[in-house]
Parts: sequence; structure tokens; C-alpha cells
Amino acid sequence: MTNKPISFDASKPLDFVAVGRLCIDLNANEINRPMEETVTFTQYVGGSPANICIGMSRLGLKTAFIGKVADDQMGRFITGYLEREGIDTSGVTVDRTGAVTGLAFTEIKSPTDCSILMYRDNVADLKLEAGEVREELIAGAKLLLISGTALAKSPSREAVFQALDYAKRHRAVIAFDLDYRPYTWTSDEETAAYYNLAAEKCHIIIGTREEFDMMERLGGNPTRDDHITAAKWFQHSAGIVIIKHGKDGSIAYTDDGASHRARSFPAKVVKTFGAGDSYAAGFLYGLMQGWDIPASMEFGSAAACIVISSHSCSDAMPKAPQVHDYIERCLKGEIAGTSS
Ligand SMILES: Nc1ncnc2c1ncn2[C@@H]1O[C@H](COP(=O)(O)OP(=O)(O)O)[C@@H](O)[C@H]1O
Ligand SMILES: O=C(O)C[C@@H](O)[C@H](O)C(=O)COP(=O)(O)O
Repeated sequence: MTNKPISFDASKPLDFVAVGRLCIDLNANEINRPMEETVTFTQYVGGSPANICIGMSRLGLKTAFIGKVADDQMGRFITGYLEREGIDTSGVTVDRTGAVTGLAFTEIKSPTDCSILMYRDNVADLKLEAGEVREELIAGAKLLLISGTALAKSPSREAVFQALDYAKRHRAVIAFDLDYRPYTWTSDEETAAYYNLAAEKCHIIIGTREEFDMMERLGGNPTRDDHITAAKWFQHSAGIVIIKHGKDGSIAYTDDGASHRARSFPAKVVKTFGAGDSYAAGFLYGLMQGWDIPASMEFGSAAACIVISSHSCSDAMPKAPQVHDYIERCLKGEIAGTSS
């Protein structure tokens, strides 16, 4: 399926380890109205890599997380939730500098008009140090996931590169969810430079068209051609590059010259965020089951529909039978999407 084989070492005890941000989502309870008119929010664990890790754990994989939380009630809420989900938190350290938990307030004006208001000054997740990345967790894992936001600042940036080095040393497959959050970065040039440096080391790269556009500001792809985007990464470590297009589906390119297009399934959309994280969890899970790329994309696309039809991201991550059932019901025409 790829020239650079993506093979998961079955002798390793852990399926999946994610490194990066552990945060809080505060999702508006009064939906379909602006934030100015919202008075109550529900607290969930958030942060893209946390959501993906929770998704993988719900799907039945053995998972661990490497990150840093604030020394406060929110930090303990996050760690407690991960533990109850069966995620190994021995790689989650606690900040002692007075840093705070990153917050994402979500505004759900309509199913298609959603935005996020981030509070990310002095956040604990970006304080993770390279020396705190536990080599044995990565050595024991089949798959490492990194996410781009952790590259925004030191020392978290160096921690990600340390994790990448360990993964290479211990032959873990590396997936990169680009997870580009502009408000975390200060300069476009710096953003593109670090994203590109990290992406060169990764075997599977997943991002939206806009995220790849941000990386390509350093080199020409004026027509925003997905094929040109993917081809660049095959000159480095990547065997699979996935470019996501929201409701229009996604396309996976492999380094043997093939491409696979996945349509999205119908969904009764409550809000759009969480689609990418659940898609990544479903897709990576499929690959780890030994499924081919189209089957893995289909599973990711259905997992995304389940999450965007729910109020939360992390808490709505489905179990495998729910996803299979969703696909079956779509194929039978039992699920109609929203018109938007
Ligand atoms: N409105 C939608 N209806 C059905 N599926 C969707 C919708 N939006 C996203 N998806 C699914 O989720 C996947 C990832 O969504 P996308 O919006 O591209 O990523 P992100 O959330 O990272 O921006 C898509 O490829 C598609 O399968
Ligand atoms: O990543 C964050 O900090 C916020 C997430 O927890 C949030 O729920 C979200 O935006 C998910 O993003 P997506 O899956 O890329 O849509």
C-alpha cells in the first residue's frame, strides 16, 4: 500500500502514545446563539491530541499521554478523566511554576458557524520539557502522535522533537495531526519553519487544506493542489498524507502514487469542531487493525459524524461498534444529514 511500509510492531505493549496539549473545552450549553448571549458552559477535557488519545482509548487501544497540566483543579480534572478512560498518565507531569490550564470557550451560533475563544496565556501544556518526555513510553508504543500546537513555544517545542527522536530510535510509527491554531503562534515564518521541520520526520501527516497552505508559504504551490502538497512529503519520511476538506470529505495520497478519496457521511450536525480529532482517531485505529486506507478513512469519517452530532469532542468519542453501526445505517439510508 505504500513504498515506505507503515508497520506497527506487534511486540510492543502499548498501541498509542500522544504528546502535547491537555486543555479544557467549555462548550456553550445555549447553542445556536452568539457567545454574548451564552451564560452556561459544560466542561470537557479538550486539546486536539487529548481528544485523539481519548478516541483511541474508546476504540479499545492501549494508550498513554505525555504532557503537562497545571497544578490546580482543572489540571486534576484532566488527569482524573484520562485515568478513568484507561489512559496511562505516567507521562503527564504537573507544572510547578504557576502556569494555568488552557481554556477553549466554544461559540455555537449555528451548526456551520462555530468558533473558539481561546485563553492560552502562560499555559501549562507549553511548559513540557524535553527531559520530561519518558523514553520508555515511546519505546513501548507502536504509534506516536504529535500535534502542531505543541511546537509553538519552548520548552514544549523541544519536547516534541525529543519525542520524535525517541520514536525514530525505537521504530515507532509517527503520525502528525497539524492542528494549526493561529493564536498560539507569533509569526507566520516561524510557524511554517517548525511545522516543516517536524513534518519531515513523520510517516503519516493529516491536515486540512488551510493547514497545508500555511506550511507551503515557504515554497510554491500557488494553485493549492493537494497532489503537489502530498508529493513534497514523500521525499522525506511520509508514506501517507491526508488532506481534509470538511463536509467535502478527504483525500489520502500514498507514496506509491495512489490516492483515495473519502466522501463524508450525512450527519445531524450540532457543531463542527471535533471533526478532525475524531477522524484522526478513527483513521489511525483502522490502520492499526490492518485495514486498507479506504476502509480506515471511512471509519474516520463516520467517527467524525458521531462527534459533530454531539455536544462535546472528547466525551462524544465513539466506541468501535457505534462507528460500524453508523456506517451501516448510512448505507441503508437511515441517516439523513442536515441541509447545511
Ligand atoms: N459537516 C460535515 N458533515 C459530515 N462530515 C463532516 C462534516 N465536517 C467534517 N466532516 C468529516 O470530518 C472530517 C474532518 O473534518 P475537517 O472539518 O476537514 O477537519 P477539522 O475539524 O480538523 O477542520 C472530514 O473529512 C469529514 O469526513
Ligand atoms: O484543540 C483544542 O484546544 C480545542 C479542542 O478540544 C476542540 O474541541 C476542537 O476545536 C477540536 O478541533 P477539531 O477536531 O480540529 O475540529
